[in-house]
Amino acid sequence: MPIERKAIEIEKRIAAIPLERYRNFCIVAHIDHGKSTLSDRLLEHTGTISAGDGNKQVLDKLDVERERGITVKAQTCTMIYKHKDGLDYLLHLVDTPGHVDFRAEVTRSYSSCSGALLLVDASQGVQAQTVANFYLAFAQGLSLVPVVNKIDMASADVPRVLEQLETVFELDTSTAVKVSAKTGQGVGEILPAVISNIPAPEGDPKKPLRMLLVDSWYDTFKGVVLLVRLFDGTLKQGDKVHSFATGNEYIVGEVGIQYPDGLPQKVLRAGQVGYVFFNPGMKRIQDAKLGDTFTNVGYEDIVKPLPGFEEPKPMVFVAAFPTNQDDYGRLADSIAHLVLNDRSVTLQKDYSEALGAGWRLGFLGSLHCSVFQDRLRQEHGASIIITEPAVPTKIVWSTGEEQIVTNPAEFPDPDDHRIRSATLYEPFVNATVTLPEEYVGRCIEICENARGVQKSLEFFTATQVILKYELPAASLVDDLFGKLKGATKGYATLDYEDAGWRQAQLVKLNLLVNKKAVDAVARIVHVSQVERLGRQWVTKFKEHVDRQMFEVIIQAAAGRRIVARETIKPFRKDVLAKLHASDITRRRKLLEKQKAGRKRLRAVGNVIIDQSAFQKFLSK
Ligand SMILES: Nc1nc2c(ncn2[C@@H]2O[C@H](COP(=O)(O)OP(=O)(O)OP(=O)(O)O)[C@@H](O)[C@H]2O)c(=O)[nH]1
Repeated sequence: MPIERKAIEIEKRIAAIPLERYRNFCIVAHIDHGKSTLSDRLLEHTGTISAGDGNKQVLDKLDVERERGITVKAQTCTMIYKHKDGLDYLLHLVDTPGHVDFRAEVTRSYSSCSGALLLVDASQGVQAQTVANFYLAFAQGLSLVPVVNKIDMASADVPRVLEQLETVFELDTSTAVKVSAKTGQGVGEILPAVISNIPAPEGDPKKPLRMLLVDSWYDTFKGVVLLVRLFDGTLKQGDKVHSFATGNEYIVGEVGIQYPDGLPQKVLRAGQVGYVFFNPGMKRIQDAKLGDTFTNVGYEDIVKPLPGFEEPKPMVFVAAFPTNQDDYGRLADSIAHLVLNDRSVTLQKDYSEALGAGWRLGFLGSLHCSVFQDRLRQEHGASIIITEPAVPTKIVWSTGEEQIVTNPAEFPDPDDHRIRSATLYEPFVNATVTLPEEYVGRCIEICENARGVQKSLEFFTATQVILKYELPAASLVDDLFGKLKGATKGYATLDYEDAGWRQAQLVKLNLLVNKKAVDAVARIVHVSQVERLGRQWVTKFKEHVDRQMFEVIIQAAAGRRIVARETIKPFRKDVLAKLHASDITRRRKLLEKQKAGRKRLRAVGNVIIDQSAFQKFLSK
C-alpha cells in the first residue's frame, strides 16, 4: 500500500479511538531475556509488520545493536489492536535499552508509560537487571504484568521463575503470562493482559499542549527529530511551540507515529507517543534537551512543565588518534557523525605528543564506550588508535576549589607542590550481582580485590544469591564483569548505579621511554595497582618497540618513583651514545634519516616508535 494511503487509513482508525482505549507500556527485562524478539512478535500480532518479515528485531535500529544483540537507543512503536470486545485499542510500545549505562534513557522511557511487561527468561530466572529495572519501574508507579519467556526451552523452569517473582518482588503471579517469543506460543495472551492490567494514560486533548521530549535523533533528510509523549493538548503542522528548557520557539513541520518507521499524521493527541520535527528545523541536537517540556506559544506562563531529567554525565573517557595524521579530516567527519546520533557522547579536541592531534570522548559507562569503540574500529580499522578507557578524578584543592580531571595530561605534576595538600576522589558505583551460590566465594574475592565494600548478601532462592557491593567505577573499565563471568561459568549478572565520589589515594602512572613520558598512555590509578600495572606496561611495551641504534629504557613511574623497568638493547653499536649531548643536530640528522620513507613513525624523546606499536600496546 502506498505510504500516503496507509497514513490516511491509520489516521482514520486512530481518530476513532478514545483516550480510555490507549495503553502505553514498555518491557522491563534483563539483557537477552528476549525483549526485542517479543516486541517483534507483538508488532506482527497487531499487523504492524507482516509475519514474513521474520526475526528482524525491528526496534533495534542501529547496526551495532543488531550485531551485538543489545539495544542502545530507546525506540518506540505504535500498534492498533483489535481486542476481543471488537474495539480498536491504540498501543504504544516503548522500547528501553537493556544495559545499565543507559539508565537515563530507561527512566525517560518509563515515564512515558503507565505500565510494563516484566519479562523473565524461564531458564535463567530473575537477574541483576531484572532487579534494578524492576525497582526503577516500581518507583515510577508502573503497573506490572509478569511474562515468563522462552518456555519452549528444555531448561525452562516456569514454577521456579514464578516463585522468584513472588519472593523478590512480592508480585501476584496468578496473572503471569507464559510465552515463547520464538515460536509465538502464548503471545496472543499478552495484549489482553495489557488491556486489563495497565491503566489508560491520563490527559486532556482540549487543554493547552504539555509535551515531554523523550528521545531525539538526527535524520539526514528531516534534521533533528524528537520523540515526544503528549500529556495534554494536540500537536499538528504549523503549531507554534515553546521549549521550557531553552526558551526557544519552533513551528511544527511534521508530526507522525513510529509504525514501526515514521508515518506522517495530521495530528497527535494527548496520550500519544509520536515524533515531531520543526520547520525551520532545530539547528543543534543539543537544543533537544531530553526531559524538556513544550507547550503552545503564549501558554508558557500558564502551563506547568513536567519534571525534567538530569543530564547524564560522562563517566568513562578515551582518547582517539588517527594512525596517520593525514586521516585527521576523514576521522573528524566520521566521529562527528557518530556523535550526532548519540547525544550522550561528549567530544573535545585533544593533542598528544606521541600520537598527534586527536579527540577525547566521554561516555556514560564502559559498555557505552565499548559499543562506540567498536563502531569506530569497524569503520576505520588500523587507521585509528584508541587509548584505554579511564574514569574521571576529582581534585579538591586546599583552597576548597574543585576540579574534575578527565584527561591524565591535566593531572598535576608530582613536582606541583599544591597536589600534596589536595584531596583526591574517584567515582564509585553501587553494584548488584546475581550468581549461583556455589561461586559466591570466588566472586567475593574478585570484588574485594577490586577494592569493593560488601553491602549485603541475600539468597533469593535456595541456590541464587544477590550480592551488593560498593565498588570503584574504575573496576568496571578494568573488566570486573568479565572476571565475574569467568569465575561463574558465565552465570554472574551485574548491574550498577552511580554512588558518587569517594576519597582515594590516587597517583598518575606514566610510561617513560628514555625518561620521556608517553602522554597518551598515562593513567590515574589507585596506589594499590601501581606495581602490577607498571610491570605489565613495561613488559608489554617492550614487545612492540623495535630495537634502535641505541639503548632504550622503558620505565613505569608513579609520580617520581620508578616502579618497573625494561631495557631494549641496541641492535648494533650505539652510534648516538658516543655523540656529545650538545651534538643535537647530528643526532637529529641520524634520526631523520632513519625516519625518511616511514610515514607512520613518531618520536617519543629520541626514540622512534612505529604507530602500530601503540596500537598493539593499547589493544587488549
Ligand atoms: N528458545 C528461545 N529463544 C528466545 C526466545 N525469545 C528470545 N530468544 C532468543 O534469546 C536471545 C535474546 O533475545 P533478544 O530478543 O535479542 O533479547 P533482548 O532482551 O532484546 O536483548 P537486548 O536488546 O540486548 O536487551 C536471541 O538469541 C533470541 O533468539 C524464546 O522464546 N525461546
